[in-house]
Amino acid sequence: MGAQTDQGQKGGSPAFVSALRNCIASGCNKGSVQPGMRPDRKSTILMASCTEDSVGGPLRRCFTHELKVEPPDAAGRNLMLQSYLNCQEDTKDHVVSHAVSQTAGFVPRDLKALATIASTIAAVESDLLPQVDDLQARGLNSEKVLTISQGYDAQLNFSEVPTASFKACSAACPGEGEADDPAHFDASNSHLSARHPDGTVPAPSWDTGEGSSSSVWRHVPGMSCLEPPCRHAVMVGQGNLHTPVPPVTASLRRKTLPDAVPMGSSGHSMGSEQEAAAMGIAVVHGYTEQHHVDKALERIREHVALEVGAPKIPDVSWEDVGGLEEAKKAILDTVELPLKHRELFSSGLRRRSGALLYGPPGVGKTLLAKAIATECSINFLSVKGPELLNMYIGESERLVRETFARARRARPCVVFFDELDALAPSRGAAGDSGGVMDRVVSQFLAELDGMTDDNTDIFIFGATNRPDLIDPAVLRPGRMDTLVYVGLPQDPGSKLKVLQALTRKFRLAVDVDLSVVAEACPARFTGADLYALCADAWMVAMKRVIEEAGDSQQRLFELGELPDFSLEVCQTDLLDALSNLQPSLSEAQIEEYEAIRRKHEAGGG
Ligand SMILES: Nc1ncnc2c1ncn2[C@@H]1O[C@H](COP(=O)(O)OP(=O)(O)OP(=O)(O)O)[C@@H](O)[C@H]1O
Repeated sequence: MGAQTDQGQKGGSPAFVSALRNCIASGCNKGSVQPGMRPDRKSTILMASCTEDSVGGPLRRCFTHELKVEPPDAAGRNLMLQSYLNCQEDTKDHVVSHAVSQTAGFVPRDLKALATIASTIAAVESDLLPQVDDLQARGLNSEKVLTISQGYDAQLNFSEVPTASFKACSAACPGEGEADDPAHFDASNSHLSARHPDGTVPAPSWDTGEGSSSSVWRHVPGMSCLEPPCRHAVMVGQGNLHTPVPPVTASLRRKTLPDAVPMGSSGHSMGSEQEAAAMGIAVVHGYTEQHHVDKALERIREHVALEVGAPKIPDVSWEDVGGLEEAKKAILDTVELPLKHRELFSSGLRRRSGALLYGPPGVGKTLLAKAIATECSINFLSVKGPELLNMYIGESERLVRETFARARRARPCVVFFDELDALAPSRGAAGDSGGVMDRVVSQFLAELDGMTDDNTDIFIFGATNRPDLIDPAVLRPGRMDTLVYVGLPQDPGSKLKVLQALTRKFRLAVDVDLSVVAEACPARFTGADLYALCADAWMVAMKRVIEEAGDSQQRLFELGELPDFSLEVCQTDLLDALSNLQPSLSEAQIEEYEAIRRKHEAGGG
């Protein structure tokens, strides 16, 4: 309502904001009486906003206190997941701590969704969802079936119920003909998927809040099944009936199962299993294990990453990085030691917060940073320096602050600033009007200092081809004081290691000798050139197979259909590809990078 108008957002016209301010001021003033307010009471006005900066200054000044509600840290997530995840007692701690380590940056709603999906996967995998016949045989009324996992998000559960069982259930719902039920379900999918008659899939709603439950009904037409007088429920993943049910469940239950309330004698408690059975409610126990959490995370991560910009743990391992042993060791010392020996680093010593990787383009700097995040199982937040630069005054500084705030929410975390020279150039030399870049660099330095002071599990890595352009203050002790040179794989031995890493997932013919290929490569080849060589060789192999098949489309089709068919790359494919490749760097460029390296190693950076 009171958005900043200078950021081009909707709402917040000056007249509207001014009227709102007046209302707030008079509502807070002692003695004034607003319609609908009692004269003897002072009122408290609360305002909620997703981002503090989006509320304009005039409106913001009306409020005396600001309370920032951050996503939960590891301890908070642990508490929540302990209550949300439905595990066997003996494995619970292990599953919860695994889930905690994987959910940095998740807000409680995401954690709830995670628990719901995981427990539903558990129930579905263990084949616990009863079929209608089965329910009837057990004397349970199967006319209408409601699946709830901990009561949080009925829609998610619906998307998990096996088609067969749901089809049977919905067929059994009287009065739910084609006209009444605009959703139809894709029987070809092993999971249920709701679709509108025009074939579009309804937008997923992850919101499980009190107010949003009605929107869940709207989004999933099949949910008409839940409307009163539905009173028979199958509880999926509800291992413990004595678990207190959160308020949203109570409201959900009131909305959907009016006849079934009260279900327990003690407020929100669901009562005993026998009590549920007496009411015709079947209870399905689906205990969540670690692999259920992993599967649920896989599904939810993409959505969460889009929503909150949460960093991810990348899928790059040490084996994917060929050679670069020294750089690997320097980086491991920066990250692994403080993570493994927190006690030593908490004794007052300011630890190093990060390192600057420098060297020619395409030599594996980004790859190294990703591998360290995977290897230490920490989150990875990658930002390209120029991405943070914005033409609006103050916007770049805000983006820098926001990046570090995101990193704090996602700790333990590696923040990787690619092309750092664009974000933190030497101050006083930028030549920009009003020293805009200088302010950005100062903000960046302030945030870097904040990281080391906090002693938090955040590691800042920068990468650049031109360390000489970076403001020297960034490289001072306590900031990015470790400079790691990442160079070309110059000798055939290093090239061989890179080739081995790059062809790790290839199917190589028996005649392939990578050391011969490495010997034949020009000395100026970078890691990226070797990557291009492998990709080209694969293409050559592909063309060869197509040529060998001649006009026989049928043969190609058969090959593609073979379950274990994967293209075999031969030595000639590699050598053919090599003959068409030129190094991406010239002699002069390499000499330039070497000169920069010598200057830094001599301490003259
Ligand atoms: N040592 C290496 N081992 C395996 N692959 C490598 C290696 N070095 C580079 N590559 C390949 O080259 C690609 C590009 O590498 P990367 O993006 O890490 O280079 P960079 O040094 O960060 O480049 P830039 O400075 O242009 O950002 C990688 O995706 C990888 O496939």
